[in-house]
Amino acid sequence: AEDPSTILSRFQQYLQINTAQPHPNYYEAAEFIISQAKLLSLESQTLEFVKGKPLILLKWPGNDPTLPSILLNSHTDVVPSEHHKWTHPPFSAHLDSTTGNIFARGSQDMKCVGLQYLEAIRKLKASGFRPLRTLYLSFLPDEEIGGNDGAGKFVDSDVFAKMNVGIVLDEGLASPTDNYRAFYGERSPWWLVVKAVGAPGHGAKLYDNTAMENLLKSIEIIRRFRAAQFDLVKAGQKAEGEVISVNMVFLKAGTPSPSGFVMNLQPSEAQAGFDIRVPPTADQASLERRIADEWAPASRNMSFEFKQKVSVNDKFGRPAVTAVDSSNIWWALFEEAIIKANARIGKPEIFPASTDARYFRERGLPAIGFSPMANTPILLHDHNEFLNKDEYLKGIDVYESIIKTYASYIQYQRDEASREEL
Ligand SMILES: CSCC[C@H](NC=O)C(=O)O
Ligand SMILES: [Zn+2]
Ligand SMILES: [Zn+2]
Repeated sequence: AEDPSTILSRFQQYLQINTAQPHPNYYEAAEFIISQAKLLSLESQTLEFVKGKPLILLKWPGNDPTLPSILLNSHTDVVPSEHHKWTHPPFSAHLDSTTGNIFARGSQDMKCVGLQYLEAIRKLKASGFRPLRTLYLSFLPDEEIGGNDGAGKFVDSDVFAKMNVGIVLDEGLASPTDNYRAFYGERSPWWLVVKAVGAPGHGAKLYDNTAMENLLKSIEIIRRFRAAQFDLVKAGQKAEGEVISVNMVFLKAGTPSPSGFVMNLQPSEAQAGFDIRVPPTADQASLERRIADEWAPASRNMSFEFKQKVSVNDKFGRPAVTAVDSSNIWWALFEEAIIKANARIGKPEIFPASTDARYFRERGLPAIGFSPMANTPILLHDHNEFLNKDEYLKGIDVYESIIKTYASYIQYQRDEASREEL
């Protein structure tokens, strides 16, 4: 078997490539992935649906190319970091010799997963394993800024159609406990801007219907809603992904002056921005009504605009979730593979934020969100993001088990037959 330090140094190499938004070095990442693929004799293809945003697609052909394939997805971009607030620079991939923690932006989200797929394949190849089903690995750009130019273009392409994908694996979240976490759906982002107008006037005057007062009324109502949703989580009645979250992310109002803002003028316009996340089972229409009638009523001189509004339903009008019961053989196989790897997963969850998995689920494809990181604090998008080396190495074994189980699965199941009729 290979020396773990060799495996870890490949992970570090990938982490050291600065693929931070808004100017990710995609080509360097692509070059690295393709060079790894060559060493593993995987077929590779670079797709550039949008100039400057390459997508790398790797293929390990199966013995039976007529069977639906398996897609192991990851994204190559990472979010920006405030470098000076990190203990070790975010692209150093520093390995702490005492704890074994590897510090880097992307160590959890999600360069770990992308390389673990490759490492698992390396081990499987070394053991002489031959897949029955074709395996694809996609390394997508653009995820952290919405995915329209990455996953969005990919799922609409002829290349994707020809891949005949049966199941997609994408990212999950770290777990602070012994159990891994798995995700069968995710909340839809609704990015809402609420705007108020009102009569301007002297800062000393008390009068009704100012823009500020109108906006503040909305903010109060939205805060009450937020608190009620949060209470359900705090009381343990609902999981984080099962409530509607609303967080105010900006406030914009006032009349600028050289020293800041004019202090004795009540402005005629005010705005607030909200990041709303809607669970797939939420009543979308009722939330839309609530926004129009209570949060931004025209009767209070309010209006609103969505900067982003992803439907909770798939293109067939059904909640965009993947079945996690006996109706979905891929879920059963996933559970089986986890057990075989001597690992455990908790109850499947709704991912609280967004991933590229939604593009696959929207098309009716099953997708499981999973990042094998147990006993790990959730640090994606945070300072000092890290992953422990032993967790990383353990995750490779887990993927080895999943890939083996998936790629060997032979029966032509009812769920596959019915999906093809759609
Ligand atoms: C709506 S696209 C934004 C995607 C982003 N994904 C991960 O953090 C998120 O904010 O959830
Ligand atoms: Zn991610
Ligand atoms: Zn992210």
